[in-house]
Amino acid sequence: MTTYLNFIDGQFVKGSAQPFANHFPTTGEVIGEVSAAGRAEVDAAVGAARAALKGPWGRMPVAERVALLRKLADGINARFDEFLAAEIRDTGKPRAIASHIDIPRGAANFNVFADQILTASTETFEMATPDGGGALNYALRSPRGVIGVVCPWNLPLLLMTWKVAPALACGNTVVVKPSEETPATATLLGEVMNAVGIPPGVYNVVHGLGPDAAGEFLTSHPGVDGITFTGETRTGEAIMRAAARGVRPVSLELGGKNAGIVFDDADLDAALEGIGRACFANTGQVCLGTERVYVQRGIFDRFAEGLAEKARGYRFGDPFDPATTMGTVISAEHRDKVLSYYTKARDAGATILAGGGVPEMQGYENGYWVEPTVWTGLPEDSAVVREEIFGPCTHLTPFDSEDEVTALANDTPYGLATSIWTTNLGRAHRTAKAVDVGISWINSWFLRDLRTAFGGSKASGIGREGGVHSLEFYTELRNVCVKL
Ligand SMILES: NC(=O)c1ccc[n+]([C@@H]2O[C@H](COP(=O)([O-])OP(=O)(O)OC[C@H]3O[C@@H](n4cnc5c(N)ncnc54)[C@H](O)[C@@H]3O)[C@@H](O)[C@H]2O)c1
Ligand SMILES: O=C/C=C/C=C(\O)C(=O)O
Repeated sequence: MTTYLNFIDGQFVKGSAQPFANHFPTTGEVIGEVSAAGRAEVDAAVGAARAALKGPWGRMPVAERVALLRKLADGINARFDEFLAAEIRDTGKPRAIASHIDIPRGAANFNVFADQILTASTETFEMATPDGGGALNYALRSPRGVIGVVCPWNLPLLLMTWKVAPALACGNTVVVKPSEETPATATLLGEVMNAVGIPPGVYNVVHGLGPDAAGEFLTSHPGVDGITFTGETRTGEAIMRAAARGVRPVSLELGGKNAGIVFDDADLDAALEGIGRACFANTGQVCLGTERVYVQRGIFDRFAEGLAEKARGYRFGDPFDPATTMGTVISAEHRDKVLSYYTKARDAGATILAGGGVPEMQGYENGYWVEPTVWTGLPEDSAVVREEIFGPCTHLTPFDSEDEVTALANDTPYGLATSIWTTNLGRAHRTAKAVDVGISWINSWFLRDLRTAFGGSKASGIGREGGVHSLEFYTELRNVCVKL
């Protein structure tokens, strides 16, 4: 049994709130206990972060900060197997995913923002003045201050360092509230912070639940200067309300109901491979995944059968076994939520092309399994087609024309991502522009260049992260006007 402690001012400390159990999703067993932070520990963490801003971290030259960020990336990679095992135990995700995506990206984020901050420039404007002279405007960037970082459970280390790395690169200090489901890698990162010499108080971790617990204590804390959050849209609304007090800025990466679009001229095998991953990877728990796929009528039946075959082709099992390709979902509660949509689909008369239930898992009967599932035949206004399920499931709808499919794709409150498959160049670009999302992939999915803008429109979020865009949130821009 592991006990996950809070990490405050460089020390691992017990929390004063009610501790809670940490489960291994593959078996349902309790494998650890999370020591939850109360208001006192959140106060201490925010206070430590404030003190660190005023201490050596706040005065450190960029080159030194950058060297420390690179050491953090190296430090994670040096303990790769420990991070990998911790992430797998928390999430039940297959080693094949965690070793290729979560941990390498978790480390790489520090290098990416080390590069970014070294090359970031600011604007200058020269102007004429009425007295015939001139003036020079130049911009300075300063750290925003103490950043509250509230994280989800689906890609725990990756999504946390995607925020912590740019925050530290810009000279801020952070208090992280990991998801209550996945406390391990954020805690382990505390050890790496100490080992590489990040000053105490720069990176703090407080564990606990959201409402009326560590999450809310952090987001409503007046000592926090900005809040960055990834998670559900409803939680984003609550966090925005908390941030309104004191007029603190928020960066929000929220939910989605992303459309996949497959035209009849697409490379069918490639589309099936890409959309298959978009529907089922990480047991469907990727915010960018496609839970609605629109397929042009001429290829509908062939595509539907091909996707159903992909859904049936996964191998469930021990996530530590390299041959396992499908893990559980995160929790019993989330399994029940996903299965409630499986029931709704059946009750609404969906045609179930694959899955639709729970696999038989001898030896893992108490794990949180659900079958990859493909439906068709539901109306666009059904709950299954409109609401984010966040499971390994998708609904297929046929379409006839380009205009029709963009209207269908846009008929949602969300606007995170889309994945478009076609060999017609003009159609590809037109559709990418017409679908109202932050991220359009053409003939690909989840292909990430970390310098690009990442984020959602409409109810999928506010702001963009990635490359220079992260600087907008993690720094305050000051214009200096000099009369010459
Ligand atoms: N847009 C993106 O980049 C992106 C990426 C990953 C996941 N997501 C979304 O995240 C969701 C899945 O993650 P989740 O279930 O962990 O999300 P969630 O909103 O339930 O929880 C996220 C975090 O917020 C905390 N929290 C909950 N209520 C809070 C409150 N009132 N105040 C402060 N903190 C609070 C939780 O404890 C957790 O740490 C899905 O909707 C998915 O689409 C979005
Ligand atoms: O589940 C959401 C996945 C988000 C991915 C990223 O934020 C990223 O790749 O930077």
